[in-house]
Amino acid sequence: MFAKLMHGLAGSFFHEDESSANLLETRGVDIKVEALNKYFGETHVLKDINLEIRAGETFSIIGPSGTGKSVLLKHIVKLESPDSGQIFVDGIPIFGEKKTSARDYRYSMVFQSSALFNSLTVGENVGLWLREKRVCKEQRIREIIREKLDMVGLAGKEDLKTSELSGGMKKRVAIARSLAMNPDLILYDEPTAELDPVTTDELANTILKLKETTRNTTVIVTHDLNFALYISDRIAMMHGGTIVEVGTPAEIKRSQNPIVRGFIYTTTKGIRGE
Ligand SMILES: Nc1ncnc2c1ncn2[C@@H]1O[C@H](COP(=O)(O)OP(=O)(O)OP(=O)(O)O)[C@@H](O)[C@H]1O
Repeated sequence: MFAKLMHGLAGSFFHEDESSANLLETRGVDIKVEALNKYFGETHVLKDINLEIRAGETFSIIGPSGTGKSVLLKHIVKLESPDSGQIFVDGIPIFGEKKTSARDYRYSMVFQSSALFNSLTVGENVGLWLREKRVCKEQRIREIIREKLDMVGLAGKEDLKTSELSGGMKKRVAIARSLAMNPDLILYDEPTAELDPVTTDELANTILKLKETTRNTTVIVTHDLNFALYISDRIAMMHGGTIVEVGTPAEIKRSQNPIVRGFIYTTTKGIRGE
């Protein structure tokens, strides 16, 4: 677990030996959540969740605090296991009897806190997983670090100290680190928390731009409705441990579901008196 957290929770769904990772190939994976239930003691936190996330899409899970968004995300990366139900990655179940797959499915999570090592430089943080797993030669690792930093708008910043970066830059370094393993699935937990509106906007554009060059599936958990509406192909709204609506940003905005309308109203109230 600690090793996984060190790399921003990077791993493979079905392969233990990541040194054999094929870094050239990235393919979006589809995820199917089927009748998922989770209890913490007496509390029923996930209530019969059914959800399909399509290969290559940017999918956001929105909703108020405490509704189970993060718990659902943790199930997708196997940090939690369900009391009942299943999650399928490209049709293969991830819980229960150990399954093997000819293909390596890599995932990587970008944490709210960015979870970088302050004692390391930007480049060292980005290259951590590649060096530890020795997936390629040092010269190629340096090229990958440059390439990934370029993708998040931080070209030439590899020698900067991580401790000296702004919150927005740290977030972008954390994304570059996640991209280093060419994940088929990238997950973001509250990516805009603690960011100001301008930095949030830059981050949204970075994520959108990444989608032009990577084919991975992107799953985002956020309270930030505007951010989700701007960057997502589809959005699921969670409330009280259930999914109350799934749709495109336009469909979510037009939704007549009172819970969705209430969430939109409270987050976009406008100016009092106008
Ligand atoms: N390990 C745990 N043990 C006990 N209860 C937990 C655990 N993890 C989460 N919970 C509870 O599950 C519920 C859902 O939590 P979760 O973190 O998924 O909410 P969320 O929708 O992501 O909200 P937030 O945005 O505030 O994190 C909460 O009531 C929380 O207290």
